[in-house]
Amino acid sequence: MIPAARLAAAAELLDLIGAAATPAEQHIGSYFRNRRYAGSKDRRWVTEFVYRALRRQGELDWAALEAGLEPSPRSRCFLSLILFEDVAPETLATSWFGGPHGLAEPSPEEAAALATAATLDLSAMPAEAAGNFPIWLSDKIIEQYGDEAGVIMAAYGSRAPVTLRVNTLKATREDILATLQEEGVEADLTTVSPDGITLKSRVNLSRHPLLEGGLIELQDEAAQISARLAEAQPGMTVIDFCAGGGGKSLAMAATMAHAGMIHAFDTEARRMRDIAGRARRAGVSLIEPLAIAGDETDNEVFAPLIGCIDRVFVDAPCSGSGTWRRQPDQKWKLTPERLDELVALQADILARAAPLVAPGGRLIYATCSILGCENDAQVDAFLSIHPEFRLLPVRDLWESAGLDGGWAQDVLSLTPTEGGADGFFTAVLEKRVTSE
Ligand SMILES: C[S@@+](CC[C@H](N)C(=O)[O-])C[C@H]1O[C@@H](n2cnc3c(N)ncnc32)[C@H](O)[C@@H]1O
Repeated sequence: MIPAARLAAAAELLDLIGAAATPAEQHIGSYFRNRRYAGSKDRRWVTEFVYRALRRQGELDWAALEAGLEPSPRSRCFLSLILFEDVAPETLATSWFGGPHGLAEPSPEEAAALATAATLDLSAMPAEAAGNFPIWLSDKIIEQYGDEAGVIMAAYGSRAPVTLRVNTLKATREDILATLQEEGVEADLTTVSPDGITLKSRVNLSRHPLLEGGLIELQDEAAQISARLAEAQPGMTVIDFCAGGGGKSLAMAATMAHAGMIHAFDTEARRMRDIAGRARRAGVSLIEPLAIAGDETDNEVFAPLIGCIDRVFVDAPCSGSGTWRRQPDQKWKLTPERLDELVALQADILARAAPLVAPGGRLIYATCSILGCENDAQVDAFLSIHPEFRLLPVRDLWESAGLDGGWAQDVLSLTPTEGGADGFFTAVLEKRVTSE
């Protein structure tokens, strides 16, 4: 593809991504499936260009408005070239526009605005634009994190690492690291999770024998830490209440040394489609997936389990704000109304999950969010109406959960840092043996 066609593809994708809730990754996948003429270099260029425009949309839209342009996928494409690649506005037309597959050439007014954009003083950009978050969200983050907010928001400008969880039922982490290194893959052991390996070079592992053989799973280190904090042990009965594709179930099956039982529930059967195959590859047969309704009709399914479960893991549906380095489009799509709906849903799920926990058993509440309303506030609200539960400080569980490095707080509360794990939250609640 010539540069003008690549740029037009990026603009079309930004349009599609902005118009529908579907994640950017899916739009990009189906876009290229229908355009076989695009080679791997074209796909990589367009994908990286689109992701950068999504990550840095705040800066691009500020520049558009300053220069007198309406923010749009088209303006974001022009301005990415000018601001991030130092393309001179007068040379844009010679190689980046026109032709049968290119964007329409800039009008004289647009060309004048682009020339203005090239002269903007970027150091004058207000913090909310430079933070690349919608204003209502950056206000929330600043209110919650104070002086740290700028660093946290800036971390979303970088790429998230690719991290593997080694299936300790089948291999050791050291052996897998050695195998990867023999293949020329640069990788390191994760520093907190005892099961993880972070890749330092970009490799496509989707058809890798280690993955197909169930020796590894793709899982961020934060999710691995969270699953470990459940301290699911051999012989226990566990419920993974929001199981999705089974990432936490598989991680818990490993700490259970494949002895015991995991009920994997989810209201969306299609999300659980992969559990059987992943479990088979991992050599795990203790996971029983079951689609639930998410309302009182589940009572019949739950009845025999009430008060019997050692660990109930609630990996709740959430804003996903801890993972927005991977899905930068989602931060522009979340609305205050949707966030309120999610908070209500999380409270409802906790209320349904709580009765299942056995006396002395644990309810683990996790989100991949950095927002207090989905995390600490949710747990506080739960504890205020469920005196039969108490918070087990995460710092006291750290060592027995096999985690390295130590932790000083009551809950696990991670924000993304440059090159590090995703933002994640976990609180561990124990059901009292005798209720007062
Ligand atoms: C964060 S995802 C789970 C990810 C999964 N645990 C993993 O590790 O791969 C949240 C899941 O909650 C499910 N969900 C939404 N509403 C639910 C409800 N009322 N009860 C149970 N699951 C629900 C969603 O379908 C989604 O799969």
